[in-house]
Order: sequence, then structure tokens, then C-alpha cells
Amino acid sequence: MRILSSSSQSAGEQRQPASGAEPTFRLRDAERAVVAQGVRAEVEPGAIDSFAERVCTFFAAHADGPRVIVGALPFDRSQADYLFQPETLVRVEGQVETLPAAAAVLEAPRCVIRPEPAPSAYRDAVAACLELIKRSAADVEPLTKVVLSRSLSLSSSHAFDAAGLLRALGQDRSVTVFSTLLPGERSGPQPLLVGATPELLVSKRGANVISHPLAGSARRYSDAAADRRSAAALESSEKDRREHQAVVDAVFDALSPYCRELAAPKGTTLRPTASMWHLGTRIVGTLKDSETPVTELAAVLHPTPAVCGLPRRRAAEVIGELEGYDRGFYAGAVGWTDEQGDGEWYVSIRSARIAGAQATLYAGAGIVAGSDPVAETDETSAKFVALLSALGIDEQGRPLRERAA
Ligand SMILES: C=C(O[C@@H]1C=C(C(=O)O)C=C[C@H]1O)C(=O)O
Repeated sequence: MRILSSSSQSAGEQRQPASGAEPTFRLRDAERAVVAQGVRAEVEPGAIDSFAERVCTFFAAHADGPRVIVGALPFDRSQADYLFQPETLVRVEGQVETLPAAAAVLEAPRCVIRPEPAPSAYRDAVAACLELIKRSAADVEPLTKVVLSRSLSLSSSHAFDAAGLLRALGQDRSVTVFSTLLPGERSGPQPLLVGATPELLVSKRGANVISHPLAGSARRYSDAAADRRSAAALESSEKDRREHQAVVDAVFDALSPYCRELAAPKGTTLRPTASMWHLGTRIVGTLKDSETPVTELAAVLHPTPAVCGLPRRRAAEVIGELEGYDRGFYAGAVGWTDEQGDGEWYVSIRSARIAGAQATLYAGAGIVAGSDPVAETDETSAKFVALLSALGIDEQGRPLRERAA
């Protein structure tokens, strides 16, 4: 295990964060962790087109503090991001220990859950989307995929325990758990984006680039035979393979101009999380210019058709028309970049916006010709399971079981 620390002090006198202070940014999986405390300075907010330039300008203007920027990008390319330089930051590379489960056991919050939209309205939106896909078939650039999401709005009797939620999510070693501050409203608690994503948008170290898009999903089952059947059906589904290939092609097209080598060495594989099966392809490349910053790569990739659709602009318009709410930072990206342009950005799915006793959970599914509105609605329910079970409740807000203290 390597610990790479970066702080506003010199290496020899690193300040420990005040005990009990919650990190302002966390990203951790089985092999690495980035944990930041405090907000030393915010990067001027802006749209993704100026992401790379604003980060560069920030480092040029701020000689002090950790040489790392962390934060979140929204789904909508034209909306403002929320990026900041923390007071202190610790990076761990190598085996990262799972945080103790005992401390993670949450008292299931007493929650009122309001689905937005109602599942029946979501089914109607999927049907409307299928009609748009069908009608556009003869267009020069036909609409072939749209990722439609729905949300669950949770009101609890007391503030959500974001740190405990993160520890509970982190029991699944196959995902990358994260929490990061979001811009606050004029009053009320500062919101957080918390989640457990299985999907890497892009990582860049020196000349090495990796992207690991997912598309094509199936529910997991506690019964082993049913679980195997679900995985086998996903692997052999023509619709899901087509949906997946379109995402892989889009990532290749976006990265190709930057790379002298680009390949998917392992091919399409089943990528399991504790609650979902996905089709995934790990794409690995070598940059022509190792100084191309990760911010530039994230900006060309985001949003991939895994969370938006194809063609991107038209799919984003349909999402705006049919979803009926603003995604905010859901299906955006969360991550870090350093001054050299190395960094990691994950797709912010399986996520929730938490502000005090209010939380909004999001889940989406890719709609292509051949999608079934009822099955897509079930897929979104399955995608809520990771967060809901970490909270100890079901989709109706009922406690799953009595948990030990
Ligand atoms: C949009 C989400 O997931 C995305 C959509 C997938 C699909 O349609 O099969 C699979 C993985 C993710 O890229 C989500 O979890 O909210």
C-alpha cells in the first residue's frame, strides 16, 4: 500500500484533520482511496467545455495548498460544475481496507418516499421514447438510444447519516463509493452527492488511459440458480449487446484522436455488483501526448451513451422533455485531477443527493428499439436496491429488517 499525501502544509508537518470532521470528498474502492478534508478554495464554476481550462487557470493562480482538485460535474454539459481544492488530501494506492461494518449499521430512517415520476408515469415515458426512436428511424441521424431515469424523494424524521451510508455501501468491494460536497442553497444544510458507482468514465496516469463503460443490465438474485439464469440471459441478449456495443463505439470514437494505441483487451465481460449484472468493456489506451489532461478527456467523453443516448444532443433533449426534472449531478461525474493532469472520474450513478433529512435517489435505464417499458421500470427498481438496502429500507420506505446495533 502506498500513501501519497498532499496538504497545505509541508510534508513534515502535516496537519491532522480536526477529529470528528467529516471529509468533504471521498472516493474509494478495493484498490485506492482519495480522502479530502475542508475546502481551501473553489474553482470558478462553469460548463464542461471550459473544465480543463479553468482547472489550469486555478493551479496557475494558487501556488499553495494540495495540488489536487476534487468535485462533481453535472449531467447537463451546459450547467455549472462544483470543484474545489481541499485543505488536505490523502491518497492511498494498493489494498484499501473495508471500513468496519459494525459502525456502518444504520438505524433504518423512518422515511416517506415519493417516487418522481410514479412508476406508471415512467413506463409511459419509456413507451413515448420508443415511439420517438421508431419515428426517427428514417432520419439522417436516427435516435437509437435514450437513457431515461426516475427518482425517489425521501423525507426522513432525522438527518441522513451520510458517513454511515458510505460505509454500508462500501461493503460491496466491486464498486467505487464516493461522497462530495455540492453547491449549497441560500439556506439549509450543504448538500452532498453520495453513491456507489460501478462505472469508470476515465482515468489517466502519465500516458495511460482507461475507460470502463457499462451498458446492458440485469437484476441479481440471492438464489444462485436464478442469479446464473439472469446473467446468462443478459450475456445472450441481442438487445443488450447492441446497446452495449453502441456505448463502446462512442468511447472509442471520443478517445481515438488522443491515443496512439487503444484497445479493449478483455472484450465484453459480465461486470457484477452486489445487486446488478452489467455488460462492461474495459478500454485501455496510450496517449499520443502524455500531457493531455484527464479533464480534457472527461470533457469529450461526458455524457457517454451509457447515461445519455445517441446521438448525444438529441438524446439529451428527449431526456429533458420526458423526465420532467433536472438531473443535477446524477449521471454526471465525480473525481479528482492533479496539477499534472492525472486523475480519475467516475460516472455518478447509483447515487443520491442528500441534504439534511432530505434525499433524492436516482436510477436510469437505456431505452433502445426492443426495450420493454415494464422490464425497464423493473431495471430502475433493481438499480435503487444498492442505496435503499444500505439505508435499510425498501422502495416503499419500509425497514428491511431489524439490524443489530
Ligand atoms: C443510468 C444508470 O446506469 C447506466 C445504464 C445501464 C443500462 O442501461 O444498462 C447500465 C449501467 C449504467 O451505465 C443508473 O444506474 O442510473
